[in-house]
Amino acid sequence: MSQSSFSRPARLRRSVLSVPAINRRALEKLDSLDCDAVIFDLEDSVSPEKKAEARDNLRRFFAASPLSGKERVIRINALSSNFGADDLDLVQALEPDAVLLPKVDEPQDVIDVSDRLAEADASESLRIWAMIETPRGILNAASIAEAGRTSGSRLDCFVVGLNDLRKETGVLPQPGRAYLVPWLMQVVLAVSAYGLEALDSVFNDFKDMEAFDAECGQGAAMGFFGKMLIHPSQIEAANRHFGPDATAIAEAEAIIGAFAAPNAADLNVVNLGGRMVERLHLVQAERLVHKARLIAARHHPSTRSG
Ligand SMILES: CC(C)(COP(=O)(O)OP(=O)(O)OC[C@H]1O[C@@H](n2cnc3c(N)ncnc32)[C@H](O)[C@@H]1OP(=O)(O)O)[C@@H](O)C(=O)NCCC(=O)NCCSC(=O)C[C@H](O)C(=O)O
Ligand SMILES: [Mg+2]
Repeated sequence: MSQSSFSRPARLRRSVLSVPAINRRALEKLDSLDCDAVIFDLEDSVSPEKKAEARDNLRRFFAASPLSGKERVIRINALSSNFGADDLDLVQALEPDAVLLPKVDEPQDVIDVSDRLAEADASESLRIWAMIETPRGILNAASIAEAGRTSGSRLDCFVVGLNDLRKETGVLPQPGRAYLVPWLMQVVLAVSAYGLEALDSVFNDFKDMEAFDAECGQGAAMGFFGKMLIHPSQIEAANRHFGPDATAIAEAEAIIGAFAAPNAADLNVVNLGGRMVERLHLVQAERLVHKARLIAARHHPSTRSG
């Protein structure tokens, strides 16, 4: 039976900000930022000489700041590197919401980490996220997503990494990402088939807000749940594009209202202002409204419902 990501509880991952764990000043800013989730990076943004110091920063940060309301994710170095094992020990000690694995090539990369977490009796709530950013990762996206079923079901989310993918393939950065779209859609298809979620890649030119805005719109249209970000200036546009707008909320409420009418109780399809609406649209509408409520509750905690 098919397992759709849309059957999972809605959660907010519109804006997922990466922060180098070595950068204490940036870590201090996180509490004041309106991003949905934070990735604490121990991998490519931290030099080999600074890995231990970066881990110390995270120990201090996690002890001092709960970052309430934001999902907390630690990106570790590959287990095959000199740093991966210490990073994973740190993850187990700090108990973030998820560990992000870089450069996942094949299902075994996820299974290895999942097995280690099980052996160490890590908290059941600790999720695994996977960076899909190598040619093999793209080719194996579906089998990696499927590995979530056989690896203790910790696998939760894919994050596309276009910097590494461009480096490995020679595809140039271009507006519209024409040559990359087929690979991006392969990732969206893979997560949709196995009930996971996918986040679009970072956009490096953090001063070019017009191009970033366009790329957020494209990512949302492609089915990504949100975007990995590198700079606070990118949060607003990501939240706007990956969250429902007023028109979408009004449409969803109209669909919910149409099926709630007494004469619709045994109908699977209704005419809504000249448009066919089926019960499958009701499921989408309820999910969208739930997401809108989560966003509203974020800004006005008194509107939070049980
Ligand atoms: C890109 C940056 C190095 C730019 O930093 P900076 O020069 O400090 O920028 P600003 O002066 O404009 O910063 C203004 C203030 O904002 C704070 N800041 C900046 N970035 C962040 C952040 N990410 N989180 C929190 N706060 C941030 C600065 O401290 C300034 O504060 P203040 O001094 O008080 O005014 C920098 O933005 C940066 O390091 N970004 C993240 C880099 C990163 O995480 N890289 C790894 C992820 S990228 C990736 O994964 C690629 C993927 O793997 C792939 O293959 O594609
Ligand atoms: Mg990368």
